[in-house]
This record gives sequence, C-alpha cells and structure tokens, in this order.
Amino acid sequence: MAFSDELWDSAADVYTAIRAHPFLTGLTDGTLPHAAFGQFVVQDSHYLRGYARALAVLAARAPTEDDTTLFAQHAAGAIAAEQDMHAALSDALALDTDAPATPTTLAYTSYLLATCHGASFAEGLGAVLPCYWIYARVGEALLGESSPDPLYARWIAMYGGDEFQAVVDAALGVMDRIAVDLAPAERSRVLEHYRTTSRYEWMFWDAAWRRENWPV
Ligand SMILES: Cc1ncc(CO)c(N)n1
Ligand SMILES: Cc1ncsc1CCO
Repeated sequence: MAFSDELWDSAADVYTAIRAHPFLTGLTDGTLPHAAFGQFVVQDSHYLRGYARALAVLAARAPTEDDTTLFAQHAAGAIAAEQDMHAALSDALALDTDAPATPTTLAYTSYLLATCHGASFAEGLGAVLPCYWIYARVGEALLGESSPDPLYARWIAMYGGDEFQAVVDAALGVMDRIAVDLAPAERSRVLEHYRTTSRYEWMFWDAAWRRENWPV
C-alpha cells in the first residue's frame, strides 16, 4: 500500500464529515447564504497567502531540484488562485475585504507555517497535503452535482477540474517517493500533522458557516 493511501485512510472519517457539512451541501443545493460564502472567500484569501508562504518554505527545504521547482510553482499557483478567486467573485459578492483573519484561519495558517519551518520536510509536506487533496476530492464530487447558483458553480469548477487533480498527484508523488526512507517515528508524526490539518479543513468551512469572528 502506498503511503498516500495510508494517509487518506487515516483521515477518511474527517473527509466524510466535510462532505456532510451544511456549508458544502448548501453549495450544491444553492441554499448556502451569500454572506457565508463571502466570508469564506475573504478568509480563503488570507488562507491562500499563508499557504503560499508555507509552500515556498517547503520549496526552500526540498531534497531535490525538481522538488524545489515543484513547490515553488505551487506557491505561485496558490497566489494566482487567490487572485483568480477574487477576480471571479468579488463583483457579485459584497466582500468585506478589510476583515482580518479569523481565529480558525490564523490557527490553520500558523500551524502550516510552524510545521513547514520547524519540523522535517516530510512533516511539512504531511501538513500541506490535506489542502491539496481534500479540495481536489471535494471539487471532483461537487462537479458531478454542480449548483443552481452560478457563483457556486464557478467556484466548484475551479477545484474540480483535471488541472488541479494533476497538481495534487504531483505533490502526492513526492510524498510516496520520500516515505520509503522515513523511520517509523517520523512516519507517525507525518500522519499526525496530516490528521490535524484535515481537521482544520473541516473547521475552515465550519468557521465561515458560523460567521466566526473574534469574541473580543
Ligand atoms: C482552506 C483551504 N484549503 C484548501 C484550499 C485549496 O487550495 C483552499 N483554497 N482553501
Ligand atoms: C490553489 C492551490 N491549492 C493547493 S496547491 C495550489 C496551487 C496549485 O498550483
């Protein structure tokens, strides 16, 4: 069994919870309030900037030239995704673009950056993988259902397409290649980071759904 299969299975319960979340069922049936989606878009701009930095750190720490190129390209891709999302959705949604990162966004990006800077390359990769992989799987699943709301259909198309699937496969390929050399203790830490950020993926949708804000 490839290590990536083990990773997927280790957080399959989290993925199931994500698919059942009212934010996602609301995207496909069109009942998600635009205010919740708008908050998600603003928070995702903050998120993608942090995520891009985390990928750039991984690029700097990567074991091979090809891996450095790959993660540097993905870092640039995350910035481009943030700008494309803004261009596609900002006119139609009254976005509060001055809103700061909420507690969940800050916690998730801080965790990614701390792990990519402070732990091993493999552990950092374990932490960033759910972002790629859960969005690709969610995008693929939602593409089949689409949405009666054209804004939501547009968002679904960004992540459900073959282009994003190829990006995800490239990152998983790096993980499977380096996993064969990992000692058991490091493998366990990779699995732990992967499960933690999978949980943050659920929390990220839930935070927009709850219209999370700083309590004081
Ligand atoms: C929170 C989050 N996770 C993953 C992705 C995929 O890029 C995203 N845009 N936002
Ligand atoms: C948007 C995004 N999410 C994970 S990687 C990436 C950039 C792909 O080029």
